[in-house]
Amino acid sequence: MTIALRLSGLHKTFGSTIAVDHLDLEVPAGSFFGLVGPNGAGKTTALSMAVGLLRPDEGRAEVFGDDVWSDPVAAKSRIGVLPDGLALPERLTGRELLTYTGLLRGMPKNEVVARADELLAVLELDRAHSTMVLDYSTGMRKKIGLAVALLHAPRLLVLDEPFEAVDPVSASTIRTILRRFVVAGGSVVFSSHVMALVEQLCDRVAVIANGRVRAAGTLADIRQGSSLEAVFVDLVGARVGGTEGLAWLAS
Ligand SMILES: Nc1ncnc2c1ncn2[C@@H]1O[C@H](COP(=O)(O)OP(=O)(O)OP(=O)(O)O)[C@@H](O)[C@H]1O
Repeated sequence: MTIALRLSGLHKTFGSTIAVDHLDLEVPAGSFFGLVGPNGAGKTTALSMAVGLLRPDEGRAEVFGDDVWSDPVAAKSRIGVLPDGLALPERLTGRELLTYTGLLRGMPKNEVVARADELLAVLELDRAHSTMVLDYSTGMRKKIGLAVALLHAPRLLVLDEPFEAVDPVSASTIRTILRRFVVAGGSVVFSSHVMALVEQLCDRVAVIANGRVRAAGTLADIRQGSSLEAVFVDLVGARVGGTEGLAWLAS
């Protein structure tokens, strides 16, 4: 089995906080992989280290066998990344951003222009193509970020909460694009808090809590006939909340 993304012993601390705790994870090529976990579980930190945006304290991240840190050019040429809290060049228009990214990636200009036009149209950003990123809504930023990730036709997409703040019509378009990408042989890893979406899209899932993988495998194996949400709550631990405290709110 070819492994698209392999994380081995990834570890990261911020001061006294262990964000990612010797995490191991394998994403087989051709899989649609969902990463779920409570707030602060370490998903963003793990994904950032996986794609070469954040240096791990320990451990390795490999993309199709190429080490993201020791062989970044080979690894990064195969991945498309939608990071969390996307920092974009604010004073470029959507079209300029795609052109700039494509040329930096060494793509021929005519190819960049054709793909940029298509991506802007499919993601319904065509009216925003001449607007500076500075003036984009949160959802539009997510979509232009996704366009940047897709532009060079990577083999692996690593997407941090790609559906967050995206309207239902655009979300449906994005689901279709990602499904087509996987059917064509691509691999997708994405994090999400929406269990129904992960169940609908993914064939593999990992549940992360406290910086560690609590469960990973095929969706069917993880669910065991139950719902992903029930398994998640079981693994992560249901918290008592809402039933106690805040008495003043209901008075
Ligand atoms: N730059 C940073 N400096 C200090 N602490 C950080 C930093 N980035 C993350 N952390 C801490 O690391 C832990 C993991 O955070 P991370 O953002 O990876 O979680 P997450 O699973 O992506 O959470 P969410 O679902 O809320 O986005 C948290 O305790 C967080 O406060």
